[in-house]
Amino acid sequence: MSDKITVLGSGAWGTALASNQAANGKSVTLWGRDAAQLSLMRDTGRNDKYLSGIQLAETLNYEHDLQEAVRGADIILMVTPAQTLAATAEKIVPHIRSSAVIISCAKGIDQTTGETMGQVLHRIFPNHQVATLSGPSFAIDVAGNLPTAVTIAADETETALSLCAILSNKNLRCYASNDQLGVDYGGALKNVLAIAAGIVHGRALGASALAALTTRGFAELQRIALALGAQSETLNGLSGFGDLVLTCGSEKSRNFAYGAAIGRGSDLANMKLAEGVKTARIAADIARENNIDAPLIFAVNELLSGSINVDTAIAQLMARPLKSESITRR
Ligand SMILES: NC(=O)C1=CN([C@@H]2O[C@H](COP(=O)(O)OP(=O)(O)OC[C@H]3O[C@@H](n4cnc5c(N)ncnc54)[C@H](OP(=O)(O)O)[C@@H]3O)[C@@H](O)[C@H]2O)C=CC1
Ligand SMILES: O=C(CO)COP(=O)(O)O
Repeated sequence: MSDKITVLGSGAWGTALASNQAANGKSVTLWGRDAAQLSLMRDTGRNDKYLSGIQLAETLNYEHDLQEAVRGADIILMVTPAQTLAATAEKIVPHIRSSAVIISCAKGIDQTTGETMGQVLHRIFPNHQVATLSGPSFAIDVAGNLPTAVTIAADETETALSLCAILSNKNLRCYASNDQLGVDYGGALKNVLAIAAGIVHGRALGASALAALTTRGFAELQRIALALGAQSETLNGLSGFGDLVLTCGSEKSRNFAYGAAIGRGSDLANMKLAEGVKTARIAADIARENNIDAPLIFAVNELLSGSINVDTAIAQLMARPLKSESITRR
């Protein structure tokens, strides 16, 4: 596998990944849909719209023409929001090399089809190797050259291992997995629980409540993902437990910040991207259809749809019938 990398999406995460790879010697092209923003990034070496105060790798290349950006790329990182990933992927199909490997770095579930990001890529690129990169990784940390670890999952462990060998560096340690479904569901579902954690924080319910919610949220994440075919080991790893701990504990998470704004009763206009808002409804539907007990996810969904308020949600959650702590039992 060769290592000419193209990153599609010049928001926080796409820029961070592109800069990380370029800073570690890779030939990287970053594509964004906004020509003016891209040209500003080229001129200043910064992306202040999404990564304020960060100086990007000097060797990073910027390209606004999508066809040009993917031509000759060995590895294509898809880093636009989850609901736009399929449309972006479809546009590049005729222009990519037959050997190109496509990696989803988005965390969500396609609202139109109910597919994970990996399933979207498998459908659109049936003749290509596809993978998912996910785990505890705030863009601002990665762009600021702080270390973290993520999982890269593909159907074949060998593919995942090869990608880990290419993309790992002194600040990014990649672990291989053959459970792409589990990695996708871990990354998507933790966002809904991060909103719940943010609500707890914003409503000043205390550190004990936050720990209890994160733990019981993890039980719900596992119940849903296991029912959909994920492996337990995956969910206990970086893209399940790891990312849940990160995003349920820091206002640097946009999902957590979104929840905190709800908890405080603040205006939600002009909030940054919070993928969990869209995932909440899909996750609640999946849980209901599969007869899975997911009270926190149901509560977040009802709060977001405006059918209950925070006080009612808390009261209802605390008044539920007592039960076994078991994860698998409904
Ligand atoms: N930020 C983080 O720390 C991490 C994010 N992720 C995931 O990465 C994905 C992207 O997030 P992130 O980069 O943070 O989001 P941002 O909101 O920071 O950036 C989104 C980027 O996507 C662009 N975009 C939006 N819609 C489209 C479209 N229809 N076609 C092409 N480009 C589009 C935006 O362009 P424009 O500026 O023109 O609107 C912007 O450049 C999400 O799924 C997120 O969960 C994963 C790990 C870490
Ligand atoms: O997924 C992330 C870190 O791993 C980023 O979380 P937010 O999208 O909530 O900011």
